[in-house]
Amino acid sequence: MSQHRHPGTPGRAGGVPALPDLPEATVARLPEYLRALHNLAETGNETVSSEGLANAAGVNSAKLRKDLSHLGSYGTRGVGYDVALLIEQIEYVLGLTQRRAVALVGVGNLGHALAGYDGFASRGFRIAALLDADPARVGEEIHGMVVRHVDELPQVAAEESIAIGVIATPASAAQRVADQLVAVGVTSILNFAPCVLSVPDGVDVRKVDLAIELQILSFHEHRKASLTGLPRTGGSALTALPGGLAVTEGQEAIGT
Ligand SMILES: NC(=O)c1ccc[n+]([C@@H]2O[C@H](COP(=O)([O-])OP(=O)(O)OC[C@H]3O[C@@H](n4cnc5c(N)ncnc54)[C@H](O)[C@@H]3O)[C@@H](O)[C@H]2O)c1
Repeated sequence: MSQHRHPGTPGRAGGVPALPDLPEATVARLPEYLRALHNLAETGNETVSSEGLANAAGVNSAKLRKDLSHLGSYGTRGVGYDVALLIEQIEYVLGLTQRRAVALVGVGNLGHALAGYDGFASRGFRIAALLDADPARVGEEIHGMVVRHVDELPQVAAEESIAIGVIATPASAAQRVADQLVAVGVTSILNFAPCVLSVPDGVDVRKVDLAIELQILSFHEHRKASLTGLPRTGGSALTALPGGLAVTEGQEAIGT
């Protein structure tokens, strides 16, 4: 799901204390723990066992304990983790103690949906600018924010200290938009366009592609059907295996 360049050893730029260099998989699970912890806090839980938190986050508890040990958080035997403290620690590590400004470029179908999503604010982000290249869209007001022309990106970046750029343009425009974001100093990009972006060192790109997620699920459906020999619901006929992937009954075509 991601196209990510890990930043390597963190520095102390801007007076920020050096953070531990966490495994990427741990970083990806921290937001899940955070979401589960917020739910636990809202329902009045002050402590949680590693099993309880692991269940709430949908991971196994050994993995959770290992992840949290990277943050120096081990919980207390017989008591578990202090929910409020763990929220504070994870928010600190994820850099969520400040609300980061997001510029959304491309305000079409997807952009409209993203611009109207309340969940960003409650999870530490502020949509600070909506930008589009289509003069017909410029000036449109969406949830109290006016769409500006993408050529105004330098002014927008200066006014709003944009931390993250979100690209929701067609793939054909995405590289140009990425270049414009990088040129104004944006070093984190979330790309919804179905293409690979080329960015300089020091710029992190994450890619979201629902079609890829569906294709992965399709693979698992296909594989389950190949193991049982029965067609599964919701699909048309299985195609013959291409050369080199031949399987006999009971064998797996592709390792997991
Ligand atoms: N990641 C996913 O799961 C997912 C899901 C749906 C769509 N998408 C992708 O998201 C993108 C947007 O999809 P959509 O349905 O909203 O398309 P859309 O055509 O409705 O919107 C695209 C918008 O980008 C604007 N645009 C074009 N060039 C631009 C540029 N250079 N600078 C700024 N704005 C520009 C257009 O004016 C338009 O408003 C597409 O690349 C699509 O494939 C991804």
